[in-house]
Amino acid sequence: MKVTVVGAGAVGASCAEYIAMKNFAAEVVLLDIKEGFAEGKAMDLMQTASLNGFDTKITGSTNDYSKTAESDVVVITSGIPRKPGMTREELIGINAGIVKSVSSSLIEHSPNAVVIVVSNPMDTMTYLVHKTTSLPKHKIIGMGGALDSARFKYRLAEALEAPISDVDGMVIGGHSDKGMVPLIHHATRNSVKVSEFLDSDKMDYVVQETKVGGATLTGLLGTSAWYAPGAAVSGLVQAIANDQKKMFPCSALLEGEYGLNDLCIGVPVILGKNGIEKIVEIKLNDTEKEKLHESAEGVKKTNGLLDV
Ligand SMILES: NC(=O)c1ccc[n+]([C@@H]2O[C@H](COP(=O)([O-])OP(=O)(O)OC[C@H]3O[C@@H](n4cnc5c(N)ncnc54)[C@H](O)[C@@H]3O)[C@@H](O)[C@H]2O)c1
Ligand SMILES: O=C(O)C[C@H](O)C(=O)O
Repeated sequence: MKVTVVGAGAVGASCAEYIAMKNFAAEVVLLDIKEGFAEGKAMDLMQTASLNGFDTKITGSTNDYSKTAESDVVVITSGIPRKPGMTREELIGINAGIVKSVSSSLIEHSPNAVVIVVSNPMDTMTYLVHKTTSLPKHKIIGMGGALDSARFKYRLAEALEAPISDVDGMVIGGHSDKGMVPLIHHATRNSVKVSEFLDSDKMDYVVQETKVGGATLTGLLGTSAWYAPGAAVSGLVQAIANDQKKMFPCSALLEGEYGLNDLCIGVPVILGKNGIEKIVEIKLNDTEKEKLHESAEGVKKTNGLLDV
């Protein structure tokens, strides 16, 4: 299994590190436009191999896509992150051009790869890859929901005063401060609905803190987060590499599922060796349906800013 990660910045390097630490890939290529940067990150990471006990070979490349040839999975993290006070949508002007050119170069050298899009605004960047490449729809996946769900579980565990391994929950919808739909009424502690333990104020608090999870970290760090994003991407890559058929909420092109069309938005999917093996349609209540559709309107508005 060969994985390429474009963008050797905070998220790209964290992603490469988690993939290596999980020891399931033979090779990870980090590529960046900044001269020597990816080579430096790759060398630094390789010098952790004997310390951390992995055999994955990590190499770096300054914009030479021939080094990425025949990758099985490619991850796009290239682009600018937001600063405190910004929305992800404000990044579209710069990131759309980067994602368009990077995805085309990647596919030229790895025509059979599964593409995972991370750059923001992620749902719109995922849609852009659908619109500007000829890859089949099951091979283009946006990463957002896996991260948002991890943040949801973090907030649930905090509110429940429970260990995180006790809780389960999922966030669907757009990967944006307003668009996320944490499925609080489906969330559980050891199979028991969390509504049995939390009053409605506490549940509202968990939902709100989950939705602004990225903005909260951006305020604290001065730039956006990277550890949990990198770990979330590595989970998706592993599910594909090991054909795990695991369910994650991912941004997928919808063609009628959930009553939505012609956009990419977070919904539960099964990930395996072919990428998206299946889009899972779960039963939503009327409020959840309404929230998902509102979220879709927001994503479509941002998609409307694309020149495609
Ligand atoms: N989807 C998510 O859940 C999620 C989570 C975290 C971050 N992000 C997004 O990921 C992106 C990267 O964030 P970061 O914190 O790693 O930023 P960063 O600035 O640390 O790294 C971005 C890297 O991309 C490189 N780059 C820029 N243009 C390039 C090009 N044309 N080709 C190759 N490399 C190029 C830069 O040189 C830089 O090293 C941002 O858009 C951010 O908003 C998304
Ligand atoms: O918050 C951001 O801008 C980055 C990313 O989308 C995140 O959720 O951490």
